[in-house]
Amino acid sequence: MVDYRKEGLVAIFEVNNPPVNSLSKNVRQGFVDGLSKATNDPEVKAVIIIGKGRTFIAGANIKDFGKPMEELMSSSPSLIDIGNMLEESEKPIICAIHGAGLGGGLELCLFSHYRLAVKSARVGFPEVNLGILPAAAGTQRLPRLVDITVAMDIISSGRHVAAPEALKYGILDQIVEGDLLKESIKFAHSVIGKPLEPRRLRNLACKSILYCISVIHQFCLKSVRNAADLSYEAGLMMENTYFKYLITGFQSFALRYSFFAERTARKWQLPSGANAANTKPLNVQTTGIIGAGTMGTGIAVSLLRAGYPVILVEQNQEFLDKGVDMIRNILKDGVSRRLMTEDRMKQCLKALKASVDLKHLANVDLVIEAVYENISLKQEIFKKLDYICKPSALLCSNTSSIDIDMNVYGKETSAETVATIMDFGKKIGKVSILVKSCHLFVANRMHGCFQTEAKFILEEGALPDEVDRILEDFGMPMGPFKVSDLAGIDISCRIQHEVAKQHDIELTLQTRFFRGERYSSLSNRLYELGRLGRKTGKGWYRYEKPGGKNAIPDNDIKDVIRIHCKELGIEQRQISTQEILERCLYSAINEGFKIIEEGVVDKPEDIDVIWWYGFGFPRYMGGPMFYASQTGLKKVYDRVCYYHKNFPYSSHWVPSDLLRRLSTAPNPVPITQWKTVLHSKL
Ligand SMILES: CC(C)(COP(=O)(O)OP(=O)(O)OC[C@H]1O[C@@H](n2cnc3c(N)ncnc32)[C@H](O)[C@@H]1OP(=O)(O)O)[C@@H](O)C(=O)NCCC(=O)NCCSC(=O)C[C@@H](O)CCCCCCCCCCCCC(=O)O
Ligand SMILES: NC(=O)c1ccc[n+]([C@@H]2O[C@H](COP(=O)([O-])OP(=O)(O)OC[C@H]3O[C@@H](n4cnc5c(N)ncnc54)[C@H](O)[C@@H]3O)[C@@H](O)[C@H]2O)c1
Repeated sequence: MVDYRKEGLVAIFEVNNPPVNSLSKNVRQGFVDGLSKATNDPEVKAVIIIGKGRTFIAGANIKDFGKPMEELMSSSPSLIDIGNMLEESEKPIICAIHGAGLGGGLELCLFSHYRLAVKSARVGFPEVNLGILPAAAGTQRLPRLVDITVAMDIISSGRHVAAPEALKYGILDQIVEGDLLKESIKFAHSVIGKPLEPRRLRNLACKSILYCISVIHQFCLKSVRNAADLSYEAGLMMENTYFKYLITGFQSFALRYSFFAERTARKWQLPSGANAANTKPLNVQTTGIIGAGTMGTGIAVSLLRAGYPVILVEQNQEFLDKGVDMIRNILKDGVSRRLMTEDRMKQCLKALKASVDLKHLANVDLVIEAVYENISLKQEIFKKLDYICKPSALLCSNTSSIDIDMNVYGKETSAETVATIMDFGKKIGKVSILVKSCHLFVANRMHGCFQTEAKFILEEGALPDEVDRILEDFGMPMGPFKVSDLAGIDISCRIQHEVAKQHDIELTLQTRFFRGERYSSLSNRLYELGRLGRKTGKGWYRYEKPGGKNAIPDNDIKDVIRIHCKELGIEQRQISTQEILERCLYSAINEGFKIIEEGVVDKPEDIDVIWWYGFGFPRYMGGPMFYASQTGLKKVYDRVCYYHKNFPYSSHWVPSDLLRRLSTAPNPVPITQWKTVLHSKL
């Protein structure tokens, strides 16, 4: 809907389509109706377009893009129709932007004659994040308004451009202080009667393109280049052709799923009925961190950057100094990469207090424990915190594998605590996903299957760089062995030994089974050889120096694997790309179905979001659960059964019952409805 009203000489179109004023059909029709009224009213001399509520216009309604192509293309009036009407209007059209003017929202602005915004507003073309391009003339108009390299950057990065930067480029005509509508009305009066021809972007020529030919390779860039090479009409036609091609492709489909999955995942709920909408978070103002190792220092930097004061506690002065140095270096690096100013860095360091005494945490609102992965050490620390911290303090743990029910959403966790932690995560720039406690939690439990299979595959004949290449070709940013070298082989070995200790078992290089499960001691072998990964310059790969970043395939590792397999009597063979991919991905996916079945996560989208942020799973593949849904659950289930038959000593191949039931459904069950099958007779 578009609410129409008049203030003197000015007609005001207030877009009113909560929550974000997307350009649904009724909004587009509202523009046509409003324009007809304004054009036919002799009293009206100018038009202001403004958004009601939290934002200007967030673009086309993304849900529309799921419709069949014919329906989509014939949906009238189109954005381009409206845009043309705005541009041709003989009365000046002024867009008044607050919140966000994105995608189709910005395209409407580019058809209008003037653009004003409040300082906090953002504009941009995030279409690439949905696997499409701005196809309501965005690629043709922006390069007529701004330098072509700027247009290419904005269109191909999808980034939100803050109003002051947009003003600098000329996308905005003015930043408004004070009341946006009042100031826009004043502005409208100042332009009434001025010639509109120079304000019509279609008439402007695109700036020179010679120096950026080498980067024109993707559709967005091709389309922007058309703005320079072709007439406006021909460029527009090509833009529409690219759009039709992209919108029907898998990547755009997966990216649109990802957009909504991320928003669905934020909406946590508890069996009690408490949820994100009805539970108020507590106000966290002060924080403490115990342990200044890899995780503790990283967390400290996130909290400091978000503006929280931090008290950092270590076991002794030497470790504390090392931790503070590490934090200082990370922040300095941020300054040299222009992610923060020198002043901001100084403020952050001022907000950091360091201590070797837990008692300094007496008054903090929230404590994050990040000491070694050792259950008795963690228990001892929490016992002390119970006495030291104030009763309302939130006690949080950063553990990879220890099942401490109270530290994630567990039996004793209150809704208020959940709300506070979810909110806190957002405030420190993280994406928080609510999961119940289970062994290894969701990320490590699923990724563990993936990593374990990758190691078994090495024992059976493949090499680390071969497995990594196949998974990187699939879209993972780093293969499992590069990840292992980066994290440190000692870390996973220590975790394995800690888990074994909890069961009174000692792991040796000869161990082939652990609690009835196939086990690979290959990484322990590397550990004993001092090949701990990047930090020692050798791991699954070799590096140019300890701490180096270039992973170089290493012949020595072939010998390590060969000796390992000979000693343990493991036969080696040729393994196909398909098998490598399936064993890594399907083992994790099967575990994902068990995680949903057990109610550890509320919905499959939660798992997909965890994989993008936790492991860099490509968003354009949608996430492992979405990937499974697109591969076909029958196919996934059959292959899981096949591997279960071949590898009976790996429980991660025991087929999930939910997967079995979904795979036998007469019609594919959409991912958003998998949960309903849990309680059905299927
Ligand atoms: C705007 C935001 C920055 C706000 O963030 P915030 O954190 O405040 O809120 P949320 O992200 O939680 O969002 C709240 C709520 O709103 C839903 N939502 C947000 N944006 C959209 C949207 N564009 N469409 C539908 N729904 C939206 C969101 O899902 C939440 O609801 P939920 O129930 O899930 O909680 C932030 O929201 C944001 O970044 N939004 C996305 C911005 C974006 O990506 N915009 C680009 C959209 S694509 C586009 O505009 C394409 C254009 O170039 C036009 C192309 C025309 C093609 C012509 C070819 C024929 C097609 C014909 C179809 C229609 C006719 C026509 O348009 O011509
Ligand atoms: N490294 C990772 O990628 C990763 C990822 C997720 C979770 N985790 C988990 O986070 C935790 C920390 O891991 P990390 O990699 O930072 O370990 P780390 O070995 O780098 O750091 C642990 C720090 O805790 C300190 N410490 C030990 N006992 C202490 C005590 N009594 N009081 C104060 N400080 C003490 C140590 O001196 C050390 O600096 C572990 O439980 C780990 O499983 C690690």
